[in-house]
Amino acid sequence: MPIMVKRLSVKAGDADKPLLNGISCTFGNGDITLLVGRNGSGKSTLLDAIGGLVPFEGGVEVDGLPLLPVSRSRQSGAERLGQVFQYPEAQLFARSVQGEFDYSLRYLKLSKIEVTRRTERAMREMSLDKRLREQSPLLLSGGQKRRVALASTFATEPEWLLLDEPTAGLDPEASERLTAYLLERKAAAGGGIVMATHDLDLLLPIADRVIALRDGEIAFDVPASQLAVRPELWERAGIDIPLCAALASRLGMSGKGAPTSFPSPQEAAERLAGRLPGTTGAEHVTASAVVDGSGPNRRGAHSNAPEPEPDCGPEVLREPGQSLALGAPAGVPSSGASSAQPKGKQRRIGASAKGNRWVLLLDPRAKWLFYAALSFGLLAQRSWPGLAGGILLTVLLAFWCQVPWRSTFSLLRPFLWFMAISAVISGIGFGEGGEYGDEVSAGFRIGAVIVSFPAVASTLFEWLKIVCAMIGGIVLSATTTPFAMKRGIERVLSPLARIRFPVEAISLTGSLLLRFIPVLRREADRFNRIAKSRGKRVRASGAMRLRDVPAMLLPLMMSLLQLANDLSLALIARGYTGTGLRRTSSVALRMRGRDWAVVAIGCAVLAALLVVRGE
Ligand SMILES: Nc1ncnc2c1ncn2[C@@H]1O[C@H](COP(=O)(O)OP(=O)(O)OP(=O)(O)O)[C@@H](O)[C@H]1O
Repeated sequence: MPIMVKRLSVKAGDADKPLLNGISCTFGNGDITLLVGRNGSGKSTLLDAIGGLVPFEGGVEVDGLPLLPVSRSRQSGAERLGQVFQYPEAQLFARSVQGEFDYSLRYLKLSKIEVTRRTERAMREMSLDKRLREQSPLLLSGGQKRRVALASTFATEPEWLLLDEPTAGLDPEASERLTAYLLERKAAAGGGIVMATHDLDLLLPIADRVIALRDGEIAFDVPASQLAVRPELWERAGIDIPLCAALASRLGMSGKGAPTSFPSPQEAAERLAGRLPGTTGAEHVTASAVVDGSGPNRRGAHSNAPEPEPDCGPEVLREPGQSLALGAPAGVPSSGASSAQPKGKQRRIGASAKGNRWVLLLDPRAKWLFYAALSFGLLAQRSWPGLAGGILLTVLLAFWCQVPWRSTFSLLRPFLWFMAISAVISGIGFGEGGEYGDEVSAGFRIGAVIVSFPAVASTLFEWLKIVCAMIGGIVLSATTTPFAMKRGIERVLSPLARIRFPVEAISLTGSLLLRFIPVLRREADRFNRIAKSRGKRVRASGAMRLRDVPAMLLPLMMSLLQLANDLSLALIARGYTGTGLRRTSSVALRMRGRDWAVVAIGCAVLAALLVVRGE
């Protein structure tokens, strides 16, 4: 049965335009389907959505099964998928190549003999030397990493393969082995293969269907053979005509209305060689050497191509932003595939400054001073009305600075959980009287357990102050580049340097910590993706399962240590080994009128918060 995608949309954070907009298509059983399109058109996002790695709206069914398990007894569609990411580094994490195979095969609960058999076979298929099994995958070459990523997925023998740029970085021999493997698999098993690729010369000749994306929408969805006679489709997707398609036309391989195939690079070379006077073999020529200036990679090379046959199979043609022009995608039912996922995709916060333009242009010192005043005022609160005022100010500030709430909330979420749990625990008491005995009138008792509301409220009160200060910090770091943050704090603290206060070390440590937070998040996301995709742990919430944490913890720590090591090398390279040295900076700070106004408002906020703080 096919993979059916129905009205699938993926949104990124608070961005107005979705990354994918209402994609409907069917990946046929036994087919090799190519996803093509320019950089950023949404190919990887579509593969990730089908693999359950990003939240989406709409439906995905794999062989009639929903992507997410609906009950413990029912299989999830994700178990039939094997996905290889665009960058092998994003997928490899184990201490050895063998560890990669073990992890991929773990969910199948195979015997040790079977694991060894499958590992050896997949390594042979991808021409990986047996001796690499004990090697760390991180120490392999780029092409070897790609092969390990492919082989460890092939070893699981999934019904469906989702491959993102599978030939990138492979040498010609490995690419050829890969195409041979894919053709062999296609002939043997059920399921199918979906590949996002730019390597059309190699993969178009083996494709059955081609789906082109443009700006997150389907530009065309046709049988591959159609492309030989309809070169205008390439233009519709904003892609130059691939060499193999231009050659197919110029070599007369596509008869009138009967396109058959695209030549593989070898076949094209042989045919070209056969046409050259005085040559008999392909060994003297390369395909590209004989293609004249009007040939491939020029739009319109097929201007005299024959008219298409009207009945060449199901197809979908669509201009981005328009409704379907021809027919509906084959096999998409009107109802059913509806494993709706939670909305929204986490936006990368802190990578660069975002938010209100006016705030972005402020001097970082003004922002630091305002933040210090606000935090001090918040932490000084002793009464609920005062805290309510502080919360209101913080919310207004975040709203005015236009920092996306979703990203702020996702950063705070673990802390909010911790806050809620610790507040509840602080309210629990045991026994008849004691510390909470007097307060049980404002709470409840279950047997010997007493839950005191005043105790819960007082813990919440303290935590809420910290949460507000944290929101202020998130707003500050989201609207200021890390470098400006460092310079800002350095200059604010500079008077203390006279009393030998380590200003530079403190500001550097602070800014590194701030930089490390997004890095930590990125690494945690990477391991979450690995657990979901390779461990077949797709969950609607997008969170990692508790039982996957131990397996991922050690590699995560190793990866963080590696990052810390890289960072310290970078610092040494920049000369941060001596203290007290005066460094030049490319960021010139200047306090203007509006910056002083912000400092004055900060002082006013502090004064107001101190007035209302209560006893
Ligand atoms: N986590 C994310 N947050 C915000 N935007 C994202 C995120 N991931 C991808 N995008 C954006 O989505 C768009 C589609 O990206 P995608 O990686 O799917 O493109 P692609 O077609 O695979 O490109 P390429 O050919 O370069 O691999 C891009 O504009 C990218 O910037």
